[in-house]
Amino acid sequence: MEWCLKQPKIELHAHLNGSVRNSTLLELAKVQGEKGVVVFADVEHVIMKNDRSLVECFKMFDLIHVLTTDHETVTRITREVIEDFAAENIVYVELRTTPKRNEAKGMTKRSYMEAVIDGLRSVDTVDVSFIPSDLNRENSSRYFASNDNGITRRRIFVRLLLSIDRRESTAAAMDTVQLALELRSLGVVGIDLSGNPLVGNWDTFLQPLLFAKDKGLPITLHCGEVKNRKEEVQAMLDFLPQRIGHAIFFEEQQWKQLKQSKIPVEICLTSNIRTECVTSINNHHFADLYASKHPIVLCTDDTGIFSTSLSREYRLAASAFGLGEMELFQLGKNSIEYVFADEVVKKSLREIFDSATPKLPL
Ligand SMILES: CNc1ncnc2c1ncn2[C@@H]1O[C@H](COP(=O)(O)O)[C@@H](O)[C@H]1O
Ligand SMILES: [Zn+2]
Repeated sequence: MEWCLKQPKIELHAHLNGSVRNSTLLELAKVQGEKGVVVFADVEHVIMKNDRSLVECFKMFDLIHVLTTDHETVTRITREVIEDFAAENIVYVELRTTPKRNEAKGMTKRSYMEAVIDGLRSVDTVDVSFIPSDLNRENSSRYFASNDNGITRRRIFVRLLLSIDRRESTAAAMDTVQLALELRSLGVVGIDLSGNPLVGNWDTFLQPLLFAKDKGLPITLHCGEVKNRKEEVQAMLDFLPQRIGHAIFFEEQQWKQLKQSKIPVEICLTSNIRTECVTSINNHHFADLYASKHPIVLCTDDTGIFSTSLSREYRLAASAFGLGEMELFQLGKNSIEYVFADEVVKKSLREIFDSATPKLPL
């Protein structure tokens, strides 16, 4: 299934710190080990572990955050993640990350995001387009000066989503929404609510999310990732976000409501199976949503944490649900309609996909 790699693809659910290369994490752990911040021998086998429960995933995120917590490293991991995505023919990615404050490192939520944006600017294996189209003309020479020498390079469109972590307070969530509004001209297109689904309450985030909605910022919510959150799932569905991540533990009535709403669902097959939120690929709700033509997007969630890639997720969908090259191409192309970027980007994406349409066998 070489075509899974070759096809143009769109990634709409990828967490920056969950997508770091293992080799980079090991290198960072060595440095922090020498400084006595971590014990390298302990950390090494945690990094290399393959199967992680949901609880272990969140312990792993805490470890990753210890390793990536300075501006320079945030810039580096952003660059590497975008290079890895571009290398497997992802043509548009919405990369999400939680802006972090860290007084010891002189880091504010804003300076964290500036480090991420520096990472986008520092990619040199591919042409990164992250400035919104209406501003792109005047800014392109500034950001892409190296492209003016006549060499044409592949392009990846990158947009950013700012994540609110479920551990945060209402005030901290509001800071993130404010920051997202301030950074719209630098490619921030929306808000994500994520973090350990076993902690935090929807009520804490309602006011900042309503504010974001009021300001026209699209929102995607991690919804129904764990059992026994019936009321929260209901409140999230009633909120009418622009997209939903996972959508696993829904009651029958909520499932109906989701389908009627036509809210696109970001599907992360490997993530759901590794964390045992779905018992096996044969029981995955992808099949039901696909059969009922509900808007869905195949995504990775955390390529690093789950040792996966978007091509691998396409391959998995092809083999588990019997989809062929044309069907997966069409599924990928449909995602254009669910991106948070503007119409100009959507038009470019349509052209990219049209020119890559697989040839039907004669
Ligand atoms: C496995 N399923 C998941 N469910 C919920 N939240 C998740 C997640 N995977 C990742 N994150 C969220 O993304 C953060 C890491 O990236 P950033 O530091 O933001 O770049 C995690 O700390 C968590 O808040
Ligand atoms: Zn996620």
